[in-house]
Amino acid sequence: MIKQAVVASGLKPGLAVVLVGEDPASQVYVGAKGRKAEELGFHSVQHTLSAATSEADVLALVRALNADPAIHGILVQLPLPGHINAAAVLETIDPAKDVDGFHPINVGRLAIGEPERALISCTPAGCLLLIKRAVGRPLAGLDALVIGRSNIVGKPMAQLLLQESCTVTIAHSKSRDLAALARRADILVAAVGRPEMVRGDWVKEGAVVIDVGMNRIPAPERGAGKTRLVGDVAYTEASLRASAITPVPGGVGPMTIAMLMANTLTAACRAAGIQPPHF
Ligand SMILES: Nc1nc2c(c(=O)[nH]1)N[C@@H](CN(C=O)c1ccc(C(=O)N[C@@H](CCC(=O)O)C(=O)O)cc1)CN2
Repeated sequence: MIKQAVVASGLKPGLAVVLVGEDPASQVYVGAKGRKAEELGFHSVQHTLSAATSEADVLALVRALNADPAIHGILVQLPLPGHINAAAVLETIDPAKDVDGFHPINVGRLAIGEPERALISCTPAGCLLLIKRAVGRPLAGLDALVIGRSNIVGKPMAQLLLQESCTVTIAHSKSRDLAALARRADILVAAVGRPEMVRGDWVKEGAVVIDVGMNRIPAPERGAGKTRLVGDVAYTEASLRASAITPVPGGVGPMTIAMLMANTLTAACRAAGIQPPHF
């Protein structure tokens, strides 16, 4: 779908990914983003900086990328090393090139109900697409529960569902009777970072369940020291009641990368004065 849209646009979207440090998981994600960008025919560049790079040098690189007309999307992989102020880096990215949708201008545009002028955070944007596809009709009036209130997933997810006229509840670590809140939800998004916290009997019959969790837990059955990846939802139990449910791995994660590509194409279209495709 994105490939077709890229070809139809006649553009060569440019994506720059900045990785600071040697975090192994970040290296994997950045590699996957670069490969996907190349597969789609983007101009793809990766800047790999040592963990000791100063904040001033990271900011200088971001400013250079802001000024580069061949680059339409800039992504600084998180987490950054502790001595770098992530907010300062993210706020230095030109909002028009902020394909992660983390800049306060983009967050604000979503919050005031102008998503068409924003770049929207990739994970919640991908979740919304999956939800719309699963529900297959307007979401207006449906009860949605978002568990988790992070700036990257929980809050923008809630904003997007509100934009679709859902009745949205945001639950978090201090919420009371989470199970009861969940049992009312037609749409349940779990983004809390607690392995298999959402049990099968929390899920309303026919609900759409989106699992954003990515938790590595010990898996001694695979051998000493081995781990396996699980979500925030007990998948097997929950899938007995849900009408649709995303697996972990293979659900929201790959969708996040797809939405990053969609955002980069959107940014390139806007820069060229072309109407971006609607995904
Ligand atoms: N600048 C950003 N940093 C980070 C983001 C982000 O959206 N922007 N999100 C995460 C990491 N992330 C993308 O960067 C990401 C994480 C996981 C996956 C994914 O496809 N996961 C696989 C499983 C991989 C595994 O086995 O470990 C899956 O779910 O199938 C994609 C992207 C933090 N940083």
